[in-house]
Amino acid sequence: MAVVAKIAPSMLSSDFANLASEAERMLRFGADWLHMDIMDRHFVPNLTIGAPVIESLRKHTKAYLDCHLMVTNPLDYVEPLAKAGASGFTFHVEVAKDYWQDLVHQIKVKGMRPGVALKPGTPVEEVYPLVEGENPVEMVLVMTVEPGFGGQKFMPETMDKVRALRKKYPSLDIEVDGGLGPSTIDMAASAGANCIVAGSSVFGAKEPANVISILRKSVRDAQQSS
Ligand SMILES: O=C(CO)[C@@H](O)[C@H](O)COP(=O)(O)O
Repeated sequence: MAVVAKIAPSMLSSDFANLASEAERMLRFGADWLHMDIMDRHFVPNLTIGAPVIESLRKHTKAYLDCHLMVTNPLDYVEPLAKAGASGFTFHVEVAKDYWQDLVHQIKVKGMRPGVALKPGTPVEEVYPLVEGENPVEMVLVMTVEPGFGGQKFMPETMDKVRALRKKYPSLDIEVDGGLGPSTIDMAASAGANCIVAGSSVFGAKEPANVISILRKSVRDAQQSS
C-alpha cells in the first residue's frame, strides 16, 4: 500500500497568542495535520506547550493534532494528552528504551496513534524493534535538526536513515522535521519521507499555501518516480 503525503505545519512557528486562527489558516491553505511541539526544558533546552494548550485548540478544530513529545518522561503525558484531544503521540526512543512496549500500549488504549522519534545522532537501528514488535508504532519521525528550536538548518546526512527505513518498511509513515522547505524537500521526498513537518518555511512565506503545495508535489513526484 502506498503511503500518503501529509503536510504538517509546525505550530511552533505560529503566533501562539492566536493559535486557533493560525491553525484554521494553515488548514485553509491545505495542511493535512497540525504539528504540535511539546517540550519540557529537560529533554531539550526549550519549553513550549502541554495538554492545556492542546485542549484549548481542540475546541476550535477537528484536525489531526500530530504531537511530538520532546520530553524526558513521555508516560506522564499519555493520559493528559488523550483527554485533551491529541491525535498522534510521538515519543523519543532515546528516553523510552526500557519501557516503550508499555508506552505504546497505553497510547493505543487511550485512542492515540503512536510514533517514535529519533535525534540526528541516534542510529536508525534503535527504532527497528519498535516498528517490528507485536504492538508496533505507526510512524517514525526522523529529526532533521537537533530538537528544541524552529528555524534551524536541515541536516542532509539524516537522509540515510530515511532511506534505510523506506527500504525496510515500504508502507510505514516516515516523518521528517526540521529545516524543511522548498529548497530541501526534494532530498527528503526522494529518500522516502511522506509526512513533512515545516515551520518557518510555511509561516514565514508570503504565500504559505504555495509552500504547502510545493512540499506535497515533491512527495508525490518522488513516489511516482520510485
Ligand atoms: O521539533 C521541532 C524543533 O525541535 C520542529 O517541529 C521545528 O519547529 C520545525 O521548524 P522549522 O525547522 O521547520 O522552522
